Amino acid sequence: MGDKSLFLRFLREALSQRRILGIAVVAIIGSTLATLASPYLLRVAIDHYIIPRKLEGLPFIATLYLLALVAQWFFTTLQTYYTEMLGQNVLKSLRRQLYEKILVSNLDFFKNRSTGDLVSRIINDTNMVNDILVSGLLGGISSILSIAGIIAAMLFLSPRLTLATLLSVPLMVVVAYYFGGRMRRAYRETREKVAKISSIVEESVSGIETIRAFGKEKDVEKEFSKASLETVKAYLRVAIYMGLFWPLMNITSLLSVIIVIAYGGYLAYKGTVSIGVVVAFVQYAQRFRGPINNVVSMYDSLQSALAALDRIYEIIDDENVESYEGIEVERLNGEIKFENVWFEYEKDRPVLKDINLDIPPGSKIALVGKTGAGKTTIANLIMRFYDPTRGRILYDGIDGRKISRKSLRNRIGYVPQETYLFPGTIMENILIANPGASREDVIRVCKQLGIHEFIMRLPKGYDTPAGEAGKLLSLGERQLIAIARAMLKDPDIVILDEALSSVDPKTERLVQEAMLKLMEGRTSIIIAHRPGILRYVDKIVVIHDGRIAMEIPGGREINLEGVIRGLEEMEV
Ligand SMILES: Nc1ncnc2c1ncn2[C@@H]1O[C@H](COP(=O)(O)OP(=O)(O)OP(=O)(O)O)[C@@H](O)[C@H]1O
Repeated sequence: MGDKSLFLRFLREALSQRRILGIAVVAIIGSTLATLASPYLLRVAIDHYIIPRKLEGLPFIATLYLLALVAQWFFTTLQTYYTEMLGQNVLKSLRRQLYEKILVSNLDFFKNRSTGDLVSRIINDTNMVNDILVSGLLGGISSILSIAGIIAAMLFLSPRLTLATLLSVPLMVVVAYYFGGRMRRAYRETREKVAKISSIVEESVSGIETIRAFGKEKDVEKEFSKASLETVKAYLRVAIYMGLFWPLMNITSLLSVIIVIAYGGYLAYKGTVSIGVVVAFVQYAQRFRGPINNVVSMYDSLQSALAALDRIYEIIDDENVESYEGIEVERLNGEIKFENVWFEYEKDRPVLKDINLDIPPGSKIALVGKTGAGKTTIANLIMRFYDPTRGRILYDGIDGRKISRKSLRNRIGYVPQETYLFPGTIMENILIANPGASREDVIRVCKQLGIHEFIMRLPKGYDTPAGEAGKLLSLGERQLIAIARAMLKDPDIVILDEALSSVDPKTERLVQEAMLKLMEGRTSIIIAHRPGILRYVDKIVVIHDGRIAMEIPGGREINLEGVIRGLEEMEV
């Protein structure tokens, strides 16, 4: 998107907060006028009352001066508060849109995006937009108004002296642009360096086992020290530019005061301007500094804010979303039929090739095949995480594409290989499957599955925190939680992905028994990695290189490895 259309789109969003924006603008105008008033009042006090010795008017002028100060304080507070409110509202709305997008996006959306990148867009980019496009822009408007107001007031008092005073403004702009720009860039660099440190820490904590196993402690330490040192250097650069920048801005601003005193003094001596005007000019000249710096820095940061906005809209506009439209199914008989199903994750690289598979209601099939054969992909298609590239999948005779994804998934119990446990207790982790269920329901289901005793042996039983339990529980034990989750849904179809890595024999038995309980009376698709479960299925479907290589009646254990080896040899 071009910068202009990007900005206009953002402006439309910001303008929807009309009331808040209105108050902020009124506050900006009020504070600008109040700031302009005090030097003018000083001029009136000197020229009309102090020099002509009309002291009786002074209390009145002093009161007006005080009122101007109070108004300045009031409007500035109002401006700060409402600018922040506007900014926070815009921020909230952008963050909501981004987060909602993540929740409704399909799996293609996540394929090329890292968690860090998404987090950074939701946190940092939105913050940048708030700082620069909302606070910065309103601050910029306020500064432009101030500059225009000061020039108008000075022109009104003395056009000649105004021109002389403005002589130092170009110098101020150069200082603000050159040193201010460097200072801001150095600041940006500190933020990047700090982010680098935090990412190193994050990665080393998540990968601590790998680091230990490969004896990489020294290397990550070195990387950390390097990032740490670079952060120090970046901060020192900020200190240097800050040390140079503000004093230089002060000096250029004082330069205009010197011009006012010299030239204004001369004009006053000649009687062209009054003493009060010279004093007012001294004050006005000093008020240029802040606004000029603001406007210059605004221009400077706009580019990075627009880049942040671009990154935000890129996510909001991503078209890889899941639609939840379609027929709402209350219950399914559980018949699943694959008709000439082809599927590819990436164009022209089919992962499933012409799959035809009949799964009658209540039947149990096992999918077997070597790693990468396409078993999980079949499960993904049944869950409608993806739709077939060609062909169709029918549920009770209805094309899956016509059924609402949400209602379909509601009827499917999915037990993945690796169970994700959310922060919260074991109880809460099981309850997410069915928020309408009670504690008693969960306990009943766990008893049915034969895992109640196992949960009761955990430190706090059902109330053991999952964060703790996540580490405490083995892969197989976590799968038990997933089976309970699926069972609580009382689904019509279950998809079970057996844990790949070795599970201790006792847990394996528990898992298998729980799986069999969950499968009872339900259409079941098991991605089997061990022969044990094959005794309990009606049909074994061997997948090889994205195709159904053979279908074998179930009810017996077969030598899985032998079958796969046989297929490979046939290929050769
Ligand atoms: N999101 C994806 N994007 C691109 N290719 C993918 C994606 N997911 C899987 N694949 C590829 O699709 C093929 C089938 O993968 P799938 O996960 O279905 O195999 P699998 O039989 O379940 O293997 P495993 O037993 O190891 O889980 C593999 O070649 C895999 O690399």
